[in-house]
Amino acid sequence: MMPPQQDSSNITTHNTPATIMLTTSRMTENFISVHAQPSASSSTNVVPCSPQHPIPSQQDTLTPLPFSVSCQSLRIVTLKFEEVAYTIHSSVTSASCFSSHKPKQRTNVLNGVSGVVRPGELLAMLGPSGSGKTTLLTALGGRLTGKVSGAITYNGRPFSSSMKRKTGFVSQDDVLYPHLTVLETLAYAALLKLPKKLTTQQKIEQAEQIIGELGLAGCRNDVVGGPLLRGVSGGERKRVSVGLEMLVNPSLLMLDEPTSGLDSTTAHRIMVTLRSLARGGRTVITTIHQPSSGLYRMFDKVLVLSDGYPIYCGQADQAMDYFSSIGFSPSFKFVNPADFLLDLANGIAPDVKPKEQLEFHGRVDNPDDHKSTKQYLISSYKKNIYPILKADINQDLQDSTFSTVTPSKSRGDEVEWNSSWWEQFKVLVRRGVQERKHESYSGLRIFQVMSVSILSGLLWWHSDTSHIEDQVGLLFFFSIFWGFFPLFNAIFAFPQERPMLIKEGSSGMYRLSSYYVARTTGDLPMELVLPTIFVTVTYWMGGLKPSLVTFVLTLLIVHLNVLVSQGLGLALGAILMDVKQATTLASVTMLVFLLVGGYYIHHMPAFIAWLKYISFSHYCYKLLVGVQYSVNEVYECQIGRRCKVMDFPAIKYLGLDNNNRWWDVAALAIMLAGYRLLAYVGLRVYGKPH
Ligand SMILES: Nc1ncnc2c1ncn2[C@@H]1O[C@H](COP(=O)(O)OP(=O)(O)OP(=O)(O)O)[C@@H](O)[C@H]1O
Repeated sequence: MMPPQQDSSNITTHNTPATIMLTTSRMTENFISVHAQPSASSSTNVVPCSPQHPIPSQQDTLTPLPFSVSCQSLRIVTLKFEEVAYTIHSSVTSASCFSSHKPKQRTNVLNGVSGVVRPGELLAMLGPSGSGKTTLLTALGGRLTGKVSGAITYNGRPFSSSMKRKTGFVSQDDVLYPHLTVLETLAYAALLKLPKKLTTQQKIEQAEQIIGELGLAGCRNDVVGGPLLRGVSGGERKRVSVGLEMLVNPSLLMLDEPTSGLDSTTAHRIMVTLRSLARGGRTVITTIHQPSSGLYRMFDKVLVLSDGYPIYCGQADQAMDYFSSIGFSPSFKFVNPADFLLDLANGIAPDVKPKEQLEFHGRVDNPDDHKSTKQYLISSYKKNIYPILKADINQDLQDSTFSTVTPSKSRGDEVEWNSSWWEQFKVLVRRGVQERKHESYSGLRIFQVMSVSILSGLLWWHSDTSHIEDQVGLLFFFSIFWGFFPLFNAIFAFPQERPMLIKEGSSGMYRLSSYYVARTTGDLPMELVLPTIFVTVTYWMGGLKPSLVTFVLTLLIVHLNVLVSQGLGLALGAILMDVKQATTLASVTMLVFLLVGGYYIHHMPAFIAWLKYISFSHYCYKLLVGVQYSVNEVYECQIGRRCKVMDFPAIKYLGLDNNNRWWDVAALAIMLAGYRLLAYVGLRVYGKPH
């Protein structure tokens, strides 16, 4: 059965706004109680796997996409929000170019927005660009950082991590891994999101099912793509994003402009899907830009925002009657309601017929003045709609717990993960390797390392102790090259993945620690293969000590150096979360480490000489020299004259005579652990939305 669709023409303009709103509000409730059988306000409401195929209405010219995803009980959610307000403080440039003073400007992005969305309903938020739709959606999805005032409750309770898990959030920009195929994208998400009780096979079947149901079978093995990689079409990508959220059969589904950039047929198809999801007992909220009248008819409720103020919130098919009742009727009989509402939200009043002019001018000072039209609409909302909404919000007895708590994690709200730490780690490593194999194992990187190693090998061709300064230079080059290269590769890791981390972290998909360990160890094999190739080629071509033990020790020291410098890169990336800033800081740091490394300067002033103790290149260089030469080794310093290697200036400075190598290893090990810990803390703190 369809929800009772009331033909708006049946309601005459003699109806007061209050009667219109109340009538329609009850109608939707009747539908819910008859069709989904839930008690809309109980916090433990569960409906059995309900028939999720909506009966097509006359408006559904396309076959709706059926959903039988996760045939598990669906918890229903009634979302209520009252007087939601959000203010941002941004710096504005002072009027004077010479003034360094940047005053803080307060902008009210949302001002007292209220509403109720019940299971089975599809609410659309309409409004001009910048009116606050995304901000409100983000606040309702529990993803807005900063102070949101007002009350937002889910079945009468504040946002919790269990609610987080029941909420699907599709952002405006599709945050997807471009190199994964459609199937891989959904399968990895299924492995991470679906409950432990399902086997891997069942989880993958679930992903396959979604692919079929979303009409993605034709492109299941195509890469998703992105701005720099051609992949599936925009509409298919959007459906992948919706599919990712559908995997867990969310009770509350929020979508930010799911139809933008899509052709009208695809947009219609997506909206039919959303409506069918709502009819299955879910609560669906979407923002939308300029929907066609066909799309508009699919909405149960609309919320219209103008500069962050609500001007209408109620049944979609009653909006026109409401605005008529307050003096705004469209000039033409057939008008797209969405266009009409958007014009009003922009303060553009319809052309007024001569006989209505007198009355209209009585209400609005100057209909051509958009500001006064908006003000009139806002005050009409406060007078006519808000009292009804308030009554609706407070109507359910069980919702006496409706509190003024803004979304936050409630106390004692235990986080329950769908898979163990180890399972998450394994899936994340596999997914990471799959996504980055093109980058990590790229021929270009191998070519880069091979060419540098062969060139260095040729430049240092069979250098021996008779040219000790060259040999020592080669060892220092090892420490510097394998300080710079991994550092600059690692810097990109977290800033690039931040949007994905925020998206997946917000839906409680995995622990940050499993992500962190997977991200930092997944690429390790390649990170260690490259220096191995380099050292093998350069060591033997460069004529270093022909001893297998010394070669292996040299290789191990370079590997340790790589891990330390990679840790520093990860930490800089995680703390700054900005590639430009992080690369600038990294180049300054590496330059300092290079200068104080012990090869170039041997007489540093005491007040700055301590810098060498924080330079990992210094320890690496010291260790490399230490394993290459024995304490009593001599070289021909002049014709016929032999000198102790340990007396060569660039070695003497290192003080290897009575040096315990383990201290240098310990220093590198401490840096290795310290930088990685710092990177983890940085990710915890800065890997979230600002
Ligand atoms: N963190 C922020 N910093 C600065 N401005 C912000 C921030 N959050 C929101 N705004 C401002 O608040 C206003 C509303 O933004 P929002 O993205 O919610 O609008 P919107 O209606 O979704 O717009 P669009 O339809 O173009 O996506 C905009 O003017 C935006 O610049």
